[in-house]
Amino acid sequence: AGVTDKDILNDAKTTGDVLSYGMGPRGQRFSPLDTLNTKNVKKMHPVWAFSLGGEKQRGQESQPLVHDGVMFVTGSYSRIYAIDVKTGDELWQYEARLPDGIMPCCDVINRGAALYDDLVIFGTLDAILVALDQKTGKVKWRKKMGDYKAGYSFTAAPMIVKGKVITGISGGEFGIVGKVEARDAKTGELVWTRPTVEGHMGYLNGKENGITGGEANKTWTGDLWKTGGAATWLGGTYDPDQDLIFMGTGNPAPWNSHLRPGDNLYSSSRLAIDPDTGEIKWHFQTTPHDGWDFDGVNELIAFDYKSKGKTVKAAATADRNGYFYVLNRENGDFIRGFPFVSGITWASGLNDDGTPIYTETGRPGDPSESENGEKGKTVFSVPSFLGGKNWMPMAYSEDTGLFYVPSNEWGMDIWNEPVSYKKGAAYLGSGFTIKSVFEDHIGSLKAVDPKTGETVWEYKNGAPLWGGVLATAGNLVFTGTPEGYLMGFDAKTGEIVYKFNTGSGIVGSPITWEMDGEQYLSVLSGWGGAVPLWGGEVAKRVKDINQGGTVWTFKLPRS
Ligand SMILES: O=C(O)c1cc(C(=O)O)c2c(n1)C(=O)C(=O)c1cc(C(=O)O)[nH]c1-2
Ligand SMILES: [Ca+2]
Repeated sequence: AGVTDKDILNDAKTTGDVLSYGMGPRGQRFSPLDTLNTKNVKKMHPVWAFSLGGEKQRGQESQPLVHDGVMFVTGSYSRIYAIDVKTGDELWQYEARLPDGIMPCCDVINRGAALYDDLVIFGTLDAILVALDQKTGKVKWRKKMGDYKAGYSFTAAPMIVKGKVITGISGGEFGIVGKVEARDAKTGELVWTRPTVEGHMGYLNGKENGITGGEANKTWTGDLWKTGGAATWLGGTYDPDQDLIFMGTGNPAPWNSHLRPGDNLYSSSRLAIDPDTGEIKWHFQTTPHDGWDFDGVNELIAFDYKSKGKTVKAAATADRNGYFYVLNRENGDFIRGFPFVSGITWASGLNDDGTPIYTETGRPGDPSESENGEKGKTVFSVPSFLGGKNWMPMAYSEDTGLFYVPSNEWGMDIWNEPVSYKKGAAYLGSGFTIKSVFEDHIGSLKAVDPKTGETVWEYKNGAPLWGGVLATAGNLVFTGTPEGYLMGFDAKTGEIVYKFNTGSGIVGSPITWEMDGEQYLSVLSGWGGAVPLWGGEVAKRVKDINQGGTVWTFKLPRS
């Protein structure tokens, strides 16, 4: 049967399927399944593996979906596969034909698809949204989201909210203008557009809706708002309680912050958006006047907790800038924030309203103040621009009340250079070299208590962690490592309870579901993403990791 809005709203509770990226609209990535638990997980073994093939494919960042006996998996080079979940047999495969000039900043990647009615919907690297028939793989509609020649691309999983397919866009490193869009999921017809740089007009049903989201030059300088970035490149989550879409925005363009004095709204922010009109209901900017490419796209996850007998409607996010934020999701007010990585240099802490207290020496220098005007003062910054945490999603366990955060401890030398905007060219005005800060590890999976800021346990990993996390009612937490291991942990103590080598680095997000009374787990293996491209000496450390491209599916032996 076709996937309905109700099915998607219930996704986190229905254990027989996985219908959405995030395993439910809130994106908690928590499964109520407990067949698999800390006692029996050791016996879990692969039941099938499926090769994604293709020499052009690299970082397999996708999260699979499961519906009606079929698994839908996107491959990094704008491919999608329908697989029989029982056998691993291929049912159909679709390969988008990509033009030569695509400009993804951070590897050829795709994080997943969305399901609605009898359609499976995904975006391609040249910024086209494609809807296919779930049964046949035939294209039902195709829509252009942005001009790839101007640097627009697409890497995220689309999201379904109230019959609409909600998408962001990539391209912050090319001076595009970020936006959130809603289309009728059945036809692909555009319903609204909400640009994420202050000053740009929104559209509703083909007409300017009069909402500019602020004045053009209030938080920007000169014409820079016209090419201001703030790409919504990770997509979002949806909170049915407040009927709000939460969408993060990326770095202001260019990276060189001296060229654009001001807060540069709505870059490096979390936005709460009305799904019916595209109006921004509230915003919370984690890094005003971002000068480090910290972005602000990381997932904002709705959760409730009790405080003094009252239920707090909160939402949490682990930002690239190294701080973990707990917000009031009704209005965006700051509740608390704390560092989740060590040695942050660019800020000494957060003010009562959650804005950062900048350090004097944390921001790279202005090139116009250097002797020849060519290169500003270099500073060492922690975290690096790849972040205390990047796109790889954390999980929230309703049982333990903890967030499981795939974090990284690293820094960078960063400096600024002069730059001017040219359509379709990189627009950074910065250079950088990433460096590790600890001898023995970069990656760090942390169990974080959102009420106290305490790290309850930590697992240290040699290479940077770049895969998503899954938590289950079986007291288990799963993630993958670049070294190739699918790892299972005791959710309460952090004890390693499972380890399986998948043959290539894992940068995908694991899922779990149940079929014929048995609990299954699937994850993609296939090394890639931003680390091997931009990781400097850190990338050298991981240079021997072989590429791959396999969907692995596991379960317990039949008892
Ligand atoms: O500003 C942007 O538009 C943009 C897009 C993307 C992307 O679409 O993957 C990344 C980034 N920025 C980015 O800053 C970043 O660190 C990054 C890492 C990755 C990845 O998949 O490994 N993508 C991106
Ligand atoms: Ca970016």
